[in-house]
Amino acid sequence: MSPMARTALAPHATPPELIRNFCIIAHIDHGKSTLADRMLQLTGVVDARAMRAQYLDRMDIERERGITIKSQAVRMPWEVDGTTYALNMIDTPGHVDFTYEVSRSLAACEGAVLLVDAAQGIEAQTLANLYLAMENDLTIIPVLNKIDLPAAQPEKYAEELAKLIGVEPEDCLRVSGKTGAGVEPLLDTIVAKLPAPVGNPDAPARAMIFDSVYDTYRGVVTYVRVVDGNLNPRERIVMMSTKATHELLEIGVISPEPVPSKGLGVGEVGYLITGVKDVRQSRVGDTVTNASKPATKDLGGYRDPKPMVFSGLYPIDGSDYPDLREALDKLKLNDAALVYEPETSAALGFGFRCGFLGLLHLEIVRERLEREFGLDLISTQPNVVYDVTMDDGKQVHVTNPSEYPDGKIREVSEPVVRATILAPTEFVGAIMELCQQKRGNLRGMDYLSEDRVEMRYTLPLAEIVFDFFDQLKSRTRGYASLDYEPDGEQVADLVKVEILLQGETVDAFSAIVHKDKAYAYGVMMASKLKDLIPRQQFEVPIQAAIGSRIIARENIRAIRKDVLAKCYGGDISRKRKLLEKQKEGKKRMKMVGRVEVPQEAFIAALSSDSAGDKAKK
Ligand SMILES: Nc1nc2c(ncn2[C@@H]2O[C@H](COP(=O)(O)OP(=O)(O)OP(=O)(O)O)[C@@H](O)[C@H]2O)c(=O)[nH]1
Repeated sequence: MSPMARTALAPHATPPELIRNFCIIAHIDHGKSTLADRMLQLTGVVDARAMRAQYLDRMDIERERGITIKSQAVRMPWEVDGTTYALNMIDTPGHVDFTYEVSRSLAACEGAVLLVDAAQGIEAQTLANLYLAMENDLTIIPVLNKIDLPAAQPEKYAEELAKLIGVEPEDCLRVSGKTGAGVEPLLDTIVAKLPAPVGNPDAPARAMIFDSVYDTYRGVVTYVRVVDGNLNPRERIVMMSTKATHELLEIGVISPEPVPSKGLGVGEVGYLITGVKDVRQSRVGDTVTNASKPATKDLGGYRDPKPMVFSGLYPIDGSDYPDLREALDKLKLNDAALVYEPETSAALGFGFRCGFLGLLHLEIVRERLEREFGLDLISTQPNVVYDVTMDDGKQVHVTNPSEYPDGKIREVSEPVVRATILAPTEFVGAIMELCQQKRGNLRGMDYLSEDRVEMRYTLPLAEIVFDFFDQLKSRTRGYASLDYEPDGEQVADLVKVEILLQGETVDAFSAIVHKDKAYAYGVMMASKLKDLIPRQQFEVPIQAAIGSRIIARENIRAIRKDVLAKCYGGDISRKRKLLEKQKEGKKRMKMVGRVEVPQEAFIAALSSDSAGDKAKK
């Protein structure tokens, strides 16, 4: 059992029986990326000199935040009993916003290493990812990580884990991604236990696109997993959904940098370059086949992810609008969950209404657009999607508060999620109280062991996406974990709160909120704007309103110019005349004048606590 020299890795259509495709799934921070680092080192694909922590987290944002956003596929050679196997490892993100990435990775694998921190035990995303893997019929290898920690309790958690997946506690491997202990036996187990990929090598080629990225120099780089047949350099390929044909300029594997190969066969995972610059040609979920001998049936693709949170993205400099469009097109290639369409706002100009999987996703997309494409952006108050039924039966799908219809409304429905919370039993009371406040409905409760409980709730998505997780963490001293998935809609008592400056609605600040929270939102926004908008020559009322009813009001007082400054002593009637004139002028300004709201005020008001930092989990 030893690493192979890199030159020995000749990835020309390795026979499927020598391939093992697996991913590492775990709750956030349980150590996937660290374990992946050790595997890269042990298999010799990255030598000690080139090694850096979180090797596969290539984006700056990932490294700074210490989280994985994108899945990464790497091919590693591993020798067992004199035979060299090709292990394709896919490192996946742990955060609930990126479950979509995880599910695509799972579909490219036959097995999953389920990693559990031996000092923490099973958490909400451990369960969520395990269920996803089981839905995909993957073989699961249970592994306890961080056994080097003094607080590790591998015996206790091996029991829990074994009970969960129906194996014996001794079947749970014990490793430390930090020290490398137990990682070699884990690689051997992967070879021994995971099934080899199956496919028909003689059939027309069918390869599933599971990711793609835009490279400035090489154009679109497409990542595929071959299911049937072979793909070879220089041959022509067809994208089955668009029927577009291209010549394969380069084909290869990632190990851990791109290594060109002579072809990809059944079960292999690799990349394709066709020199195409048009990003729409390479759609995640599409099937690639040969042009000369095309397959007749595609592989079925992935379920499209449903955006959960919408927000407007606007360039701070209006002339950047075309650049923003291009940047979104390119980013979409690498982030299939992102959706967008143009919109205009009276206050912010031209921009895009974008849909995200959650607030962290929003934040990451915005940061990537700013960093990778050099744009300066404003994002508006995020909101979920509402379905409004009018009295006359007309249905309106609202992704932006400004689309909220006027007139008689019969009912409004909001999206709800099925949330799973795992926590020590002592916090049950605190969690119930929080969920109650957030309009939650308890669906069920199970004791995983005598000191750990799983609680299931139905909660409105709008209540959960903002600060719910922070509050949950603070009420449970950091011990609770949360996972959720969409669970349809429910009718709720919702209203639209508008913010008016000098009687004019400012669309960017409108929000749809629960009736009980409308007042708090109005007061919060009005007082925030009062501090942010500089005083003008005239008085500026800031109002929050539901329909025609004003629910909060603040005033920005006028700057009163001292018109009497030059008037020493003398006649009182002259002074009065001057003051009268000033009042007249102000009145006129009030009538005709427009409030000058500096751009910074918009940015500051919109980067409310609920968006920004709180999204980080
Ligand atoms: N002591 C100890 N610490 C570890 C071990 N493995 C990981 N860690 C630490 O745990 C933290 C999280 O590790 P990561 O590898 O980034 O976790 P992850 O699961 O990839 O996190 P996401 O990518 O954000 O989901 C880091 O601070 C690591 O240094 C281990 O075996 N022992």
